[in-house]
Amino acid sequence: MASITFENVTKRFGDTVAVDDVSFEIRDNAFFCLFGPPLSGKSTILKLILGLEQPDEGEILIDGRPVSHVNPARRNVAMVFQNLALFPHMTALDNVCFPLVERRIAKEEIDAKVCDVSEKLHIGHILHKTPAQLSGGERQRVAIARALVRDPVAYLMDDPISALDARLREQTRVELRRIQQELGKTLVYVTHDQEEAMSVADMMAVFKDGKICQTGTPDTLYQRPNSTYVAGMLGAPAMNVLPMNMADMLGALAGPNGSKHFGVRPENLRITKGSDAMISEVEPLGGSTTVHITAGDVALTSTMLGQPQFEAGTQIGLAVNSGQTLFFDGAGNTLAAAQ
Ligand SMILES: Nc1ncnc2c1ncn2[C@@H]1O[C@H](COP(=O)(O)OP(=O)(O)OP(=O)(O)O)[C@@H](O)[C@H]1O
Repeated sequence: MASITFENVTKRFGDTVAVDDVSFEIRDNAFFCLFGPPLSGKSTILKLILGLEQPDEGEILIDGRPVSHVNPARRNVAMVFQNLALFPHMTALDNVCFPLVERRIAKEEIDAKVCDVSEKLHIGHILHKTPAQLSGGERQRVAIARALVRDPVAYLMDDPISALDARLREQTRVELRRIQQELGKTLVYVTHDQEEAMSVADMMAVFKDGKICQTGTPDTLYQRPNSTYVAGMLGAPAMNVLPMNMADMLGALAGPNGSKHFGVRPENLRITKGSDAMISEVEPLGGSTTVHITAGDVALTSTMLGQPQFEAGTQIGLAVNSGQTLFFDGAGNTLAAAQ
């Protein structure tokens, strides 16, 4: 069990500032997601916690103790790497057992742990195969199993299920969430998939260019993003960010002084009778429908449950659900939400 704290940590690689004056606290037992686009510094944060990289500035604390000078083995955190790092000449079973054999754990205890983890991750039937004989998704689950058999203070996972197909990814993320709660251990989880982050995380941090833009629960970040960047990173389709001269047309309240744009989630944009806008495309998705709309040269999206009968080319009016508007200044920072 461990809390993990970053205090003004900076990490550079030559001219590249991979992690730029980052501070955050991960509480004990949290499922904490680092979420952001490629090259925004997420993997480097994990390597700093693991001890594979050293900060140039700042301090990292595990359970309140500075660890910058503690070697990786003594930090006792388990990592699932993006490239998985499985031993190619060993079977899946030997890969999973490896951290326990290395620690000279008794055979009966190893057998019990492997059996337990194999059941949780549904890999019992592939344990005799080598990594080359496994699919990408199977390899990922073996790598996760190898981390889970240990008894570390925290787990670090770098995009561990990205190679799985969509259905298996959904199942595995639900299992990972359940396993993390069962184990009662801190899990720091890197993903670039917003749906995955929002579905598993207790808390998440949104990254851009080595900096954290906002930290909070998935719900807070979705409902009260502090910028157009965070608003745009969470939610699919993305939030409509519109110029203030369209506020009247949509019946949105006037924003605070300095408002340059206002934001409306697609589920809060309603189609009404009128002729201000036009439906450009209708995307039926089974349980919901996404309607693509144009108003002058501005493109908008509206989502609704079910399969309402709309047709491309139809003239429409638009309205916003009351209290569901955010206002942004010229730099894209959130000013306030409409009451
Ligand atoms: N060992 C290294 N040597 C030089 N540059 C590095 C090294 N590791 C990372 N970087 C650079 O640091 C920046 C952050 O990389 P990092 O891998 O942490 O991002 P990321 O958000 O995890 O990306 P991805 O989602 O693609 O894995 C990038 O510009 C990357 O090229």
